[in-house]
Amino acid sequence: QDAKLPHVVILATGGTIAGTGATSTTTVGYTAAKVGVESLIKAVPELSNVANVTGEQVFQIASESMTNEHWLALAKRVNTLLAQADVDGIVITHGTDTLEETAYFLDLVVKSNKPVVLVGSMRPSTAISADGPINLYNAVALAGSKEAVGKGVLVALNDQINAAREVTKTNTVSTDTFKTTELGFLGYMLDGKPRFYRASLRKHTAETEFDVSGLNALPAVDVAYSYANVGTAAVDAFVAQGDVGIVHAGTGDGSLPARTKPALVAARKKGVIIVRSSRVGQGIVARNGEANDDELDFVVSDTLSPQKARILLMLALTRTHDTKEIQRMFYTY
Ligand SMILES: NC(=O)CC[C@H](N)C(=O)O
Repeated sequence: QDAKLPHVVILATGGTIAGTGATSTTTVGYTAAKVGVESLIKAVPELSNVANVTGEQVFQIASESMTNEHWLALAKRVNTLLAQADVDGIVITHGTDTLEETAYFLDLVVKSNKPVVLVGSMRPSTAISADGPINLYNAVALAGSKEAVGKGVLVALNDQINAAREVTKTNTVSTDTFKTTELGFLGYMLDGKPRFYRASLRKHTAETEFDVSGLNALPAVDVAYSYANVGTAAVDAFVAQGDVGIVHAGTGDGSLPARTKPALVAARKKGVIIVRSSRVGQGIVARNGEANDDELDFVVSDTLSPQKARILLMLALTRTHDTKEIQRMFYTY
């Protein structure tokens, strides 16, 4: 322990960074979520140069199995830790599949300016040139840095720092998979130090209006994906199971197929909140663009991906069912 260094807590949740393969050349077909947090820390003795590190095993799962309940538990633990004067920052080790979703959820519900950094890896811990150790080193250095304070929840892999709202996984297997396409990543990690060049302008963390401290569940919201020849089966099933919100991952700029639109309109008439988003991955879904949202009483996702629009809609529905208010939130966060 070095009194001059920041105290960074590593919350381990599983994923490939904690994965093990049969051989050193196994980079797919390995088992995720095997190695415990103490082993992750021991594997990178250089961590002690940049922070006093303590670890907690919060879950041990592959991140495709992440649930709303996991998120609520994780967010509560993060908020409790960050309220402690002796904690300077948090690193969350995570599978990469839903890493961007957990990051955005925390961006909306963490009530602190202290750094929260999500990190993962694409190669298991047993692989040649495993990317986990350097990614973990950079994440701990970032979470302990003054520069990361107030920047919102960050995603740092492959020497790049990204904002939770915009980052997405873009490649199934490459180590260079997390990208903030178009809007750009925020900065680099170089020799264990952050170099920031920009910041996200949307509200996050300490400025958030969302509060999960008293919540044990989140409103039921699902994503209906659109494609040629799509029908109404997904929308109908979501309504039948009692969803209070549906995010429509539309084609193009959030267009509504002739066959699906009446099902969405009927769902809205039953009280379900509809968010028009796009499966394209870049650009704005504009209000009253591809559809008359004022008339239909729909909400647009702006630039949020469908999976992140789902998160904001769930949190919005913990506060209000007023579509004007929900639209304001989609232009705020
Ligand atoms: N690279 C990874 O972390 C993927 C492993 C696993 N599918 C997960 O997301 O946890």
